[in-house]
Order: sequence, then C-alpha cells, then structure tokens
Amino acid sequence: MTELHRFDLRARLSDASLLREAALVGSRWIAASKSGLAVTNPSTGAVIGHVPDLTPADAEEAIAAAALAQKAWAARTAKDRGQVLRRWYDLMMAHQDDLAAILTAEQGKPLPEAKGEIAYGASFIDWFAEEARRAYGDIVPGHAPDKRILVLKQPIGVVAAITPWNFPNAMITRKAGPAFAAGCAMVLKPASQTPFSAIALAVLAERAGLPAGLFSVLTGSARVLGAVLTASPVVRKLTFTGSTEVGAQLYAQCAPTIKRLGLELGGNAPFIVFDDADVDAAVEGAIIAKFRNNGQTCVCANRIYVQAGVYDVFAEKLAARLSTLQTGDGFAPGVTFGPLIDGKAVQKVAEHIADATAKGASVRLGGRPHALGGTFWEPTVLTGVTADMAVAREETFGPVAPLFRFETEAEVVAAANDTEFGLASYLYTRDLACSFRVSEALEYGMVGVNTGLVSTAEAPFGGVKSSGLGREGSRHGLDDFLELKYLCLGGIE
Ligand SMILES: NC(=O)C1=CN([C@@H]2O[C@H](COP(=O)(O)OP(=O)(O)OC[C@H]3O[C@@H](n4cnc5c(N)ncnc54)[C@H](OP(=O)(O)O)[C@@H]3O)[C@@H](O)[C@H]2O)C=CC1
Ligand SMILES: O=C(O)CCCC(=O)O
Repeated sequence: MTELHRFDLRARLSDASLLREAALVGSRWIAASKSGLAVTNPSTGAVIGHVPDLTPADAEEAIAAAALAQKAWAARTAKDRGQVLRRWYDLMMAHQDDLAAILTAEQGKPLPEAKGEIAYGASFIDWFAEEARRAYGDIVPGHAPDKRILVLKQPIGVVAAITPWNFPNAMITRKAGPAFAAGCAMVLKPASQTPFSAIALAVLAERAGLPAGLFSVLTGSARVLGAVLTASPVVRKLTFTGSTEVGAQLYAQCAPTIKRLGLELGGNAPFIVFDDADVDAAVEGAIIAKFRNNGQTCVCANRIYVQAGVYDVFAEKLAARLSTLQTGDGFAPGVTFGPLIDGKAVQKVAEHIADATAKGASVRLGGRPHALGGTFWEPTVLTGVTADMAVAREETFGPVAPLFRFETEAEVVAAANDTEFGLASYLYTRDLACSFRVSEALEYGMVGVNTGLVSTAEAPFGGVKSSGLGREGSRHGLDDFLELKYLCLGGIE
C-alpha cells in the first residue's frame, strides 16, 4: 500500500495521541513494527495504521499483570473505583469527536452515528461508576438458633474480553464498566478490523488513573490469543460478543477451566406490525431497528412481519422513506448509511437477496450494490418473503428489510419463535392487551413495544437460546462480574 492509499486520520484529530499504533500489555506499550497488522478504512480501503501481531507470551504477560493489579484494585473502596471510572467517562466525553473520528475511519459508520456510539459507550462507564457502590450482599435469618448467614459479593478476578467490529467502543465499555466497578481486571482482544477505538480507550483509561496492568489491549491473531485467554486458569471469566459460531467454540475452550461465561451472540429479530399499529411510527421504528449501523447489529430486525391489513401501505411508506436517505463515506455530511464492513458481508447480503428472489420475493427498493462500489450496498426492501427463504433463518447483517405477510396473532407468534435465536424482538400495536400477550409469548431476552431501540445502560441486554448467556448493563450487569460467598456464622447464642 503506497502513501497515496493511506488515510491521514491524525490530521482530523484534535488530540492525535489518541491514535496509537501500539498494543497495551500490562503496563507496557508495544509499538507496531513495519510488519504489523494493517487496519483499513472500509469506505475507501485505505490504510489507517498498523497494530502489533502479539504472541502467546505477550498474552501470558498481560494475564499475569492483570492478576497482580486486580488484588490491589479490589481492595480499594467501591467509591474510589467509581471515581476513577467517572474520570474515564469524563475523558471519553471530552474526546467524543476524536473517538468518533477514529471509529468512523476504521468501522465506516457515519460520523454522527459514531458520536452517538461514543456517548452510548461512555454511558456504561458512567452507570457502573455509580453501581460500583451498590454490590450489596444479604444477611439471611439462620437455619438454627445459634447460626447467622451472610452473603458477600466479591469480584470474579481476571476477566478476558473478546469484542466485535460493529460497535468498536460500546461493546468494550459495556464489559469493562461492570468489570472494573466490581473490582476485576480485564484483558481485552478487540476485533482486528477495529482495534484503534479500543486502544484509544486504553490511552484514556491510563489518563483517568486506572492502575497499570488492570487493563490490557491485545492485538493479533484471534485464534492464537483466544487460545491463551481461554486456557488460562488465572482467567476466571470470558465475556464475548460476536457470532454464535465463535461463541460456541470459545464456550468449549473454556470448559476445562470451568470459567464463568458472558456470551452476546447472533440474533434473528422479528419485528411485528399489527393492523392497529401507528404505521408511520412503525416505519420509523423499522428504520432504526433494521438499518442502524447499516443493518450490522445483533439486535437488528431480521424478519419484518406485517399484518395483511397494513402490509401494502407499510411496504410503500418504508421504501419511500428509505429512498430519501443517503449512502456514502461516513465522513461525508448528510450520510445515513455507511459501507458494509468487508467483502464477506457483501457476499452474504447478495446471497440472501438472490435466494429470496429465486424463491418468489420481489425487490421493492434497492437490491443491488451501490453505485459508489466497494462494500456499499443500496438499502433494500423485499416483499412477498416466506419462511423457506434464507433471510427467515439466518442473520443477514446488512441493509435488507424482508417483509413477511401474516394474518393472525397466533400465526405470527409461532413464526417469530421458530428460530434457534432469542435476542431482541419488536412489536407495534395500539392494543395494550395484545402488547402484553405477545411480549410474554415471544421467546426473546428483549422486547421493544412500539419502539425500534431497546439498548440503554439502565436495562439488561442479552438473549436466550443460541443468542447467549448473561446480561450486560443494568444492576444485573454488575452481578455478572461478581461471585457470591456465603459465610455461616455459628456460636451466636
Ligand atoms: N452478536 C454480534 O454483535 C455480532 C455478530 N456477528 C455475526 O457474526 C458474523 C461474522 O462476523 P465476524 O466479525 O466474523 O464475527 P466473529 O465472531 O468471528 O468475531 C468477533 C470477535 O471474535 C474474535 N474471534 C474470531 N475467531 C476467534 C477465535 N477462534 N478465537 C477467539 N476469538 C475469535 C474476532 O477476532 P478477529 O476480528 O481478530 O477475527 C472478534 O474479536 C456476522 O456476519 C454476524 O452475523 C458479528 C459481529 C458482532
Ligand atoms: O450488535 C451488537 O453486538 C450489540 C448491539 C448494540 C446495542 O444495541 O447495544
């Protein structure tokens, strides 16, 4: 790659030191060599910079440093830990524009959406800075006259985190916030496509006063580093966000050392629009639920079920509204949809559309690569979609809205639940009884009723079935990084 194909991100930053071509191993920054791993801008293919290709020995060093730092960190008061987190949050917000520019450069999402992700990501640090002080235990009436039962909550210890490219900031903070609040240490392996957002977070964590060794950011082969993190008996928990396939593999790798697991995996979210819904609100909700991050989120609506009475009007309004929104480079003003992350993602989108149309679906909007070329794809609406098509079973992870027609509540609930996944689901109706009945019947960890966005630091994010284990965010998110210890006190006469 010549200098002509380099993307000068530093020139866009107010604080260029946030773009660091190095990984953090314990307290040691390891700079990328010339043979380091290149990170590219998905909008242009241009190289942004390089990160080091670390070895298993580096990963072992990070784990050892984490174990050492964790003990002292856990011994500090929760208030003290919360204050460090609060300083980290303040720094993230003070550098929101720079963090967003780094994120857009390596991930592709439009700059305003990237700024939104930084605020969303920072909100987990803010939330858990406060929750640190609320890791309450219990005093339980004893089971014998001379006995008392105390239940303490203590940090799990060293945690390994593996995170994806679709939310390069927020998927880290949603794990690091509760881990550090609880008194744990974290060794992070971010996605290879988006390491600079993770590294910038580590730079700010140092400035906030997070102790040396408590937070490492490893770059390099996921397979090699992942093997060390999962095999280590010192690592007591693995928290992962990514594909179900890799999640299942990591689950198996963690079995010999019996680790706690937090898994945020794939989804196949149903988005149900009943005849009595506010159709305009449902269209706006669908645009958020389906097209946020250009369709590349695990909570993205994957199957849009519309009742027969409003099917045609919904399809028409959705296509009309989408055709007013612009696709392009995330740094260009006025852009709503960026590129897809890579060629593999484009191939999956193309295959899903080809499969659906071969089986009888019609393209109402888009359906082809965008004229900009590269990995840009036109926002697509498919009508006449049926259960035998690949879009009904697999997560598309792209800007394709397949519209299924349904007649009855029972039929749509059965169709919505007919999947191995169970992460997010959505429904639009004005009928309160229907909204309760359907919410209760949906086999999902999250239900959005008359809203297309359920994610927030205050709520427990997570899924059932093949969508994963555990919850992130909310007070429950802190518990996922704590162990219960029961003390039986005898001789109390
Ligand atoms: N639930 C979600 O939020 C996400 C779901 N997905 C789904 O997964 C599909 C594939 O996306 P992809 O990025 O490949 O997702 P992956 O699950 O492959 O990647 C997620 C993270 O896991 C790491 N990883 C990959 N393989 C291993 C391994 N053997 N051991 C340890 N870590 C590993 C990756 O590292 P590296 O980047 O270095 O390979 C990355 O950090 C998407 O199309 C989408 O359907 C993808 C991302 C997020
Ligand atoms: O796609 C993901 O991995 C997480 C979804 C982002 C969110 O809504 O928190």
